[in-house]
Amino acid sequence: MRVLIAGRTGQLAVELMERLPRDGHLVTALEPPDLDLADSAGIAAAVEATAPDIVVNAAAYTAVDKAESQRDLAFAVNATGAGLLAAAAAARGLPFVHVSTDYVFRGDGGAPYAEDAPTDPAGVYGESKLEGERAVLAANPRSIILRTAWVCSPHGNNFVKTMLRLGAERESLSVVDDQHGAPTFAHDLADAIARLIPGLVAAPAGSDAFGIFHLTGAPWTTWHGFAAAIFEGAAQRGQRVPRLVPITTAQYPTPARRPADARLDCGRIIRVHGIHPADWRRSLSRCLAALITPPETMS
Ligand SMILES: NC(=O)C1=CN([C@@H]2O[C@H](COP(=O)(O)OP(=O)(O)OC[C@H]3O[C@@H](n4cnc5c(N)ncnc54)[C@H](OP(=O)(O)O)[C@@H]3O)[C@@H](O)[C@H]2O)C=CC1
Ligand SMILES: Cc1cn([C@H]2C[C@H](O)[C@@H](COP(=O)(O)OP(=O)(O)O[C@H]3O[C@@H](C)C(=O)[C@@H](O)[C@H]3O)O2)c(=O)[nH]c1=O
Ligand SMILES: [Mg+2]
Repeated sequence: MRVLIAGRTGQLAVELMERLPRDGHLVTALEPPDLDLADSAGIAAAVEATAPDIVVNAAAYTAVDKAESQRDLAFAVNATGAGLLAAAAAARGLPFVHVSTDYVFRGDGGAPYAEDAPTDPAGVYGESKLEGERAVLAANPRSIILRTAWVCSPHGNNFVKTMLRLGAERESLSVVDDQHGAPTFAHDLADAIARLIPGLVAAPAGSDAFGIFHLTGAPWTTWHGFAAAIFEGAAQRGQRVPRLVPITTAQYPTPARRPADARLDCGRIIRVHGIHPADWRRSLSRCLAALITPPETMS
């Protein structure tokens, strides 16, 4: 099948470009200027020109803090652009895969969020992603929305790479221990999308296959717990690691407010699609192996 991916250099796009050809798919991955989600004029033309069997949106405005002062751009990409891409797919009768975030939730529910739990984002990024979910579902009834969280990979910007960089520079590192969630490796997300594609292409509008699903890694942790696992793995690979200090959100002020507990209940994707959360600790090992060059062995 021919798969059009919006995005080329982002974490998920890179993993999809690596994964989908292994299932025999022909992949076209486009980034600006060839496909710019903030430029409504060119979106439908890019889909027409590629003539795909399915469209996957792996592009987004993901700078959570910067979004607080770039509201218009965040909404142009994450809401308007996502909706137009979904509409362009619908106009050709194509299914649409869209990715959203745990940040659509406020994070004060005290229990994992089900797929139909009420949303209430605390920041502009989450608001723009929620608006994007609505635009996508309104534009294309054959859309699947995968809400995920804490995405990491050897590529692009993410928490694993930030921790390794800061850890190499500092004696001690303070990380919030009161925000709960689950890391998700882009590789595992790409694998899930690869497994979904044949069923989505075959499924008619109205099928259970479409709609909102949650998919993160497992088990749940905090950012501090995740950092501890990163440094444990880094130390095993011979890296000098910092002293890690647990702190509260109040001790780490940021422009955007993050949800305290946006754990996502992934029950629906297990029931409908038979896809289970991957153990992020295994995926972290792979990621660290890719990021940390082993020291030369003496002979
Ligand atoms: N990263 C995370 O922790 C999480 C991500 N998600 C969602 O998962 C999806 C994939 O995220 P991820 O791969 O991590 O994101 P990245 O930030 O790694 O990649 C996003 C890509 O989108 C591109 N992009 C930005 N603006 C535009 C535009 N106007 N038109 C076309 N492309 C654009 C970026 O290009 P450039 O770099 O040049 O700006 C980048 O290549 C997104 O929908 C995101 O919201 C959900 C939960 C967590
Ligand atoms: C760098 C650093 C961060 N932190 C905190 C800040 C924040 O609460 C948490 C994570 O920081 P980050 O800035 O990497 O995370 P953030 O950019 O908020 O990550 C989010 O990105 C978007 C795109 C999503 O969709 C979310 O699922 C989530 O992955 O760790 C520390 O406590 N100490 C530190 O040294
Ligand atoms: Mg970030």
